[in-house]
Amino acid sequence: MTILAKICGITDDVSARIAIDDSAGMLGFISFPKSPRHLDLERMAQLIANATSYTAHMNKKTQCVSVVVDPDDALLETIAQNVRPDLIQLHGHESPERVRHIRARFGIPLIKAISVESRADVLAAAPYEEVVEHLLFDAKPPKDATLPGGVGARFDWTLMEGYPSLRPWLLAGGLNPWNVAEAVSQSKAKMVDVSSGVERAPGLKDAALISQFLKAVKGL
Ligand SMILES: O=C(O)c1ccccc1NCC(=O)[C@H](O)[C@H](O)COP(=O)(O)O
Repeated sequence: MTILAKICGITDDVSARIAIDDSAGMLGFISFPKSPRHLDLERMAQLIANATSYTAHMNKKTQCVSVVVDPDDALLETIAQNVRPDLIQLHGHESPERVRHIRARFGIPLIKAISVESRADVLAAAPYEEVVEHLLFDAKPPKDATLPGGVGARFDWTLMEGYPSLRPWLLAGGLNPWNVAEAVSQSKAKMVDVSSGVERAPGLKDAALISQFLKAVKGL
C-alpha cells in the first residue's frame, strides 16, 4: 500500500530537500506568529519556490502547503498571489461556509484540519467533505497549549476506524518514525502528517528523523 507522508513545519531549504529526496508527498510551511515554525510570507514564498523547482529537477511529486489559522481574505490574497502553494491548510476554527467561500474565491485546493478527541469530533467533519481536497485529523491540543497544532499530542487512532470519507484524509498528531506503522494499522490512514516527531527541538527539523520517518512510511 502506498502511504503519502506530509512533513509539516519546514523552515529551511535543507530539510525540504531531504524530504523531497525521500519522496515526501507534501511539505507544510506555517504562518502563525506564535509558532516556533512561523515564516513571514516572503520567506515562505522563497522556500516554496525553491522546493518546487527542486521537486521538478528531481522528477518528484512533492506538493507544497501553506498552513494558516483563521486567515482573513487579505492574508489569503497575498498567499494566492505571492506564495503560490499547491494547497492551503486551514488549521483554525473555520466554518464549512467560510471554507466554501475560500475555495470559491481563491480557487486553491484546501486541507481542513479537524481537532479530534472523540468519535463525535471525527463525524463532525462531514460538512467539510465536499469543499476540501483533504481533511487532516489532528489531536485536540492540550488546554494550556499556545498552538493549535505541532504540539506532539496524539489521539486514539481507532476513532478513525471505518470513517466514511469521500476523499483520502491525513492522520496527524504525535506521529514519529517509531509509531507511524501502528498508527496506520489502527487508523487505516492512507496519508500521514508529522511535525514535532521529526524535530530535535521545536522548530528545528532533524534530517535523520525526516529520512527515518519517510523510510518507515515507505516500508508500509
Ligand atoms: O506546527 C505548528 O507550529 C502549527 C502552528 C499553527 C497551526 C498548525 C501547526 N501545525 C500543523 C500541522 O499540520 C502539524 O503537522 C500537526 O499538528 C501535527 O503536529 P505534531 O503532533 O507535532 O506531529
